[in-house]
Amino acid sequence: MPTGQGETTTPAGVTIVDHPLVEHKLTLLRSLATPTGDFRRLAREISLLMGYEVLRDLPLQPVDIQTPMEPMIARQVLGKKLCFISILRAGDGILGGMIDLVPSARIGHIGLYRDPVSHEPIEYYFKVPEDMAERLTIVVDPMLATGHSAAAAITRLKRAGAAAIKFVCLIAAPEGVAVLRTAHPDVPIFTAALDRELDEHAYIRPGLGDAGDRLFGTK
Ligand SMILES: O=P(O)(O)OC[C@H]1O[C@H](OP(=O)(O)OP(=O)(O)O)[C@H](O)[C@@H]1O
Ligand SMILES: O=c1cc[nH]c(=O)[nH]1
Ligand SMILES: [Mg+2]
Repeated sequence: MPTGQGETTTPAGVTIVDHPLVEHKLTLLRSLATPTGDFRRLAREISLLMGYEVLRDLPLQPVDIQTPMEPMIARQVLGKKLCFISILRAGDGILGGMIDLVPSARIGHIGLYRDPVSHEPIEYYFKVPEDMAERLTIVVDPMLATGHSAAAAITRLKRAGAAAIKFVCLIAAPEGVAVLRTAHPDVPIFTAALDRELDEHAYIRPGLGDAGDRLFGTK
């Protein structure tokens, strides 16, 4: 039985978040037997678990607080310095878990769909916060297949001023990793799995199928 694992060594710039809970939930997510409601819940739960790793180096600011015992200078995250960008539609499936972690983060959306023949991304929406240059930007999309959607989204974000960017997905294909790393070598990739390959329709194998359709029950 194939495991679906592609390369045995992790490419530079890629972090595979391989916590047992992430792998377990990803197994359920991949399964054809998992219905829409469970798929949506699992995607959100995995993104929350991944967020813990992705946000590990989040800067902390000192804050004066009073405990029941005495005053102290503690440290807290300044959420408004963080911006999550969801690549619509499927990005919204892993946005919720991230927002649960940092509710005060700013949020932007980039609408992209893959042309069914050329597989090239077509943009239909773009709305991000102002002052992107001042924010750590986390771009989320469950699938990194050819890598063209992620690369186009990040090019667009850089044009809007974003400088410190990370990309988070659930499943990446080696082809997508190579394209994104070549286009944007400064952008680290976080994924729950690096799968074997793309098929002739540019779908990830073994993958999980069409993430958007499974999240929203559109097929
Ligand atoms: O790496 P790529 O080859 O560009 O493919 C990945 C893209 O494909 C999917 O979106 P899709 O085009 O299906 O749009 P949807 O989210 O609206 O379903 C996925 O969510 C990515 O955005
Ligand atoms: O396998 C794939 C590839 C692109 N988009 C998806 O939703 N799934
Ligand atoms: Mg889709």
